[in-house]
Amino acid sequence: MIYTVLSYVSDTTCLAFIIIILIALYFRSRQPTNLPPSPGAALPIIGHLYMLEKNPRKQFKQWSEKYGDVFTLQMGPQRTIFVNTYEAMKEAFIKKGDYFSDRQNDNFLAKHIPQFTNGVILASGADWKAQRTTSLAILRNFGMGKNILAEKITEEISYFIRELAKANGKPRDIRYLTNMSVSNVICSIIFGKRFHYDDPKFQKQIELFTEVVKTNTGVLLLNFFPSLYYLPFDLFKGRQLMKLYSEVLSHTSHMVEEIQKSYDPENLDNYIFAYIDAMKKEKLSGESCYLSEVNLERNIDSLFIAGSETTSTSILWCLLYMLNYPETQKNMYDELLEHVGTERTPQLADKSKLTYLTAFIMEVQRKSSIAPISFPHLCTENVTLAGYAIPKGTLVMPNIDAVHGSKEIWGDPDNFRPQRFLDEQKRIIKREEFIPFFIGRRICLGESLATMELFLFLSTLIQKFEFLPASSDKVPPLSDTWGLVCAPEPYEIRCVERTK
Ligand code: HEM
Repeated sequence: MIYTVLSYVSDTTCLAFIIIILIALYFRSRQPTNLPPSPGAALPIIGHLYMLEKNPRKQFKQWSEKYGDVFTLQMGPQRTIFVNTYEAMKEAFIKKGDYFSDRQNDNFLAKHIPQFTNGVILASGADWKAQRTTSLAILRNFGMGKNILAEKITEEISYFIRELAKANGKPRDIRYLTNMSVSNVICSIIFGKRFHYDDPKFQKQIELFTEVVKTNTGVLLLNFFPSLYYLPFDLFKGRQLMKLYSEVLSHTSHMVEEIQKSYDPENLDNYIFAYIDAMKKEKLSGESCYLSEVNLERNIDSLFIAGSETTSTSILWCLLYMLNYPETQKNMYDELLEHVGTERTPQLADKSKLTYLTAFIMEVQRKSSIAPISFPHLCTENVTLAGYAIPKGTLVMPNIDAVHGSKEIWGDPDNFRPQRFLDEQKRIIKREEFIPFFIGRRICLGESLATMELFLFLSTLIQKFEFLPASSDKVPPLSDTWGLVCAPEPYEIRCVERTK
């Protein structure tokens, strides 16, 4: 039979076939032998993709328990490693940070949207350093971690509370409203003003950025198989994402244009003015110019994408944990009554006293790990990690979820126990393995802002409202959705004013 088939195949085809096999064997033999282990056979073309569940979070955790420091998944043609232990993370992202801090800039999205590699989240090398240093300096100048910004946040919370009170304690899904309120904090930094919740431009912005986070997760497959983009009916949502991005580009550009009209070098009271000022100084200095209008606009997108959904999702998780563990809500309210009372709103200065509340937020961040595999990094040289060879071009996922769920570190990681962050004198215990904002050079740029926001939102909310499930016999479960940011499944909540 085989001879019959072969007789129909031309010599050229046979030769081509043999050459392909030889090339494959050649490349295989050139691969280092001590690559990190993988959880099963990588099939031709699709690699390990066939093994992944729709929500692979549990699988990633199980594989990290089985394989330790690092494991490999072949995502189609893209070799990807997961860094699972705190020690391996320190080795990769701190000790060998030179090789593990870039982003992948030649993937599907970058090819179709050239601006995709601009801005602090996605840029690499010297360009990224310039965007990061400038943005951080501006945020610090505006009081990130200090009282000036805390006042703006407190003002925003007062609008949020008024809006929540309108439901009169009836069940309501507050996801959209929370996102708006948190986005408004970033608006006040970037544009120097907040927006009314019913402002159509503001609503458009929230919709666009929420959609970007959602769709981005869905189209990851296109990064591994770019030709899927050309299939009919936009099966892999590539064209939908392109359209969305062009809307984001024109929306941001329009907003910047509007604000720029009132540029005043004597009064740099927003991110846009401060960046323009830094851009001018860079040009005058004659040094290499990384600060540009394109980068300004993409930095704005970065700050909205990285700073809104993450913080508002964390607030939603905190409320959901309160519904599931009502005694924690009571403890936090009692602590507030003791140290703040009901006559004034909580301030940053109260944080050193409200340690149970602080520990509660930390425990929610540990348990929910809203960015479970952080954000993809690129390995830029052939290096070793935890004794394994990591070839240049490997995609690197920091498995924050595995560190937050490690039995060796936490003892009983599956239990929800805010007390684990408190010592006997009820002082906060700082554990270096608590890494919701990641570690190393790419550590979250907005960590201080996010920590301030979570403290001020939660303390004020608990002071003003009692949070209850939609019906007392049906507490919404602590189940999550999968994505770059893992939010809880939608749920309704009753916000009952305490004064009533
Ligand atoms: C609870 C809220 C937040 C969490 C859990 C969080 C988490 C993270 C994590 C894990 C990363 C690292 C990604 C990596 O591996 O490269 C990151 C990066 C980043 N975050 Fe946050 N974040 C939060 C809030 C914010 C806020 C409020 C801002 C902005 C004002 C912000 C801005 C950024 C930026 C710009 C980056 C990219 C940094 C870079 O690539 O150099 N984040 N965040």
